[in-house]
Amino acid sequence: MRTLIKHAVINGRCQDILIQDGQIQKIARGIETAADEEINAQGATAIPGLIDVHVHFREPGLTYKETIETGSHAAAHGGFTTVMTMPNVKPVVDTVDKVAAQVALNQENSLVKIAQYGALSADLVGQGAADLKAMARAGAMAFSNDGHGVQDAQTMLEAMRAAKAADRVISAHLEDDSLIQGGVINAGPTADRLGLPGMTGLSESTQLARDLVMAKETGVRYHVAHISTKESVAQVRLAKQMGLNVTAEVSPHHLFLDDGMIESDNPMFKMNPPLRSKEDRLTLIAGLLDGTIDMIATDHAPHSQEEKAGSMHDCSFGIVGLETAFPLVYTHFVKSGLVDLETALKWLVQKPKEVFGLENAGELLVGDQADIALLDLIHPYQIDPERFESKGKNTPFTGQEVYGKVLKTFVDGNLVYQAKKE
Ligand SMILES: NC(=O)N[C@@H](CC(=O)O)C(=O)O
Ligand SMILES: [Zn+2]
Ligand SMILES: [Zn+2]
Repeated sequence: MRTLIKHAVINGRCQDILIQDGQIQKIARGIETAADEEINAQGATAIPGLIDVHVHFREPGLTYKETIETGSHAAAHGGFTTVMTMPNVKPVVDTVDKVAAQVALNQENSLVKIAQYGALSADLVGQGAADLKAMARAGAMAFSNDGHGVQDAQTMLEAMRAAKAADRVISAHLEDDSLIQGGVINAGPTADRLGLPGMTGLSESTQLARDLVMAKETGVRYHVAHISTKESVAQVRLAKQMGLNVTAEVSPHHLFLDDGMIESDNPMFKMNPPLRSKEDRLTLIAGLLDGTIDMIATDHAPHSQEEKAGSMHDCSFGIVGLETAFPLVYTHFVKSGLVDLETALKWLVQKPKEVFGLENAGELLVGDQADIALLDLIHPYQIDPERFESKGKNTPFTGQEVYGKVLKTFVDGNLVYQAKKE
């Protein structure tokens, strides 16, 4: 099977892309050859398919929120061709059998490539590490108890030793339950004004401090999920200077929103970790720019309409991200002139691939798998959750004008998303 994409823009130059059996065979101007399929990109910008190392698809067990199929459609719509799915489904992916079953289920139902996380401990809360070595052999690409902090240091230590032996990354959701005190948003003037219980960043940064000491001791590849505070950024910076094997991801919402922007008691602004202060947010941006934070990951967390209704006091934590991430990053960081597109793609493709060892993901280079997104970077549009492929419509970005619309997405040379004609 040969596919020829004509008239795409790559790094500012007009190029054609020839795909043979799922791989990129040639990138050049004016390729003239017979192909089974020819696609005229009409000057759309071609980028490597994006990689999201932190998403929640809710199958099995919570499929009213999302299925692997709907989640993978959301990914394709967002320009993502590889995602890493968290194990907090029902039942939790915490044994070798469940990893094997989940990998098969992903394979059967997904349009995009999925790398699966296994849990660090039974049901995300058990004492003592799960059998990481066996789960890694069964196909777990990395490990995390995302949704819960590991409360017990001994459990984290055992998990780190096992992950080190299996040469897999641990992604840590940092949250010391004893410091949460029923908080639903960041402690501070906004929580006070809205009369909502607040939580400070100490629950994150204190657990990070504990983990970094043990990461040094064990030599594990340790990754901070959804980093949110300036204290955490400072610690990761220091750990890197000390030569630890530490990486971090930040979500678009922690980069582009802070608690000062929460006007009312609105469930769409509730997530874990919460939106922090403006000072935290600016420190996250600085950390991304200086390489302390390695990558951007969405923490795509779909919930039903009922679960995201009423007051922040009672609603679920989490927002969707796959279908807004690229346009938000492009609009706020690239279009604004802060960084070039290449730098944004370092955070959305190269670093995720490198840190998690996702060798199967293509980078738009000759010989790579043809994982490609075609973008309209010229025309603005408004974010409208009704247009999401995800079952989750829970986003705080509704109505925002953005650039960076995804027109087409290819996985291994197969067209998996195509924008509808306006
Ligand atoms: N981020 C969230 O607020 N929610 C996530 C869990 C998590 O990422 O901790 C979820 O699974 O819904
Ligand atoms: Zn989490
Ligand atoms: Zn998460």
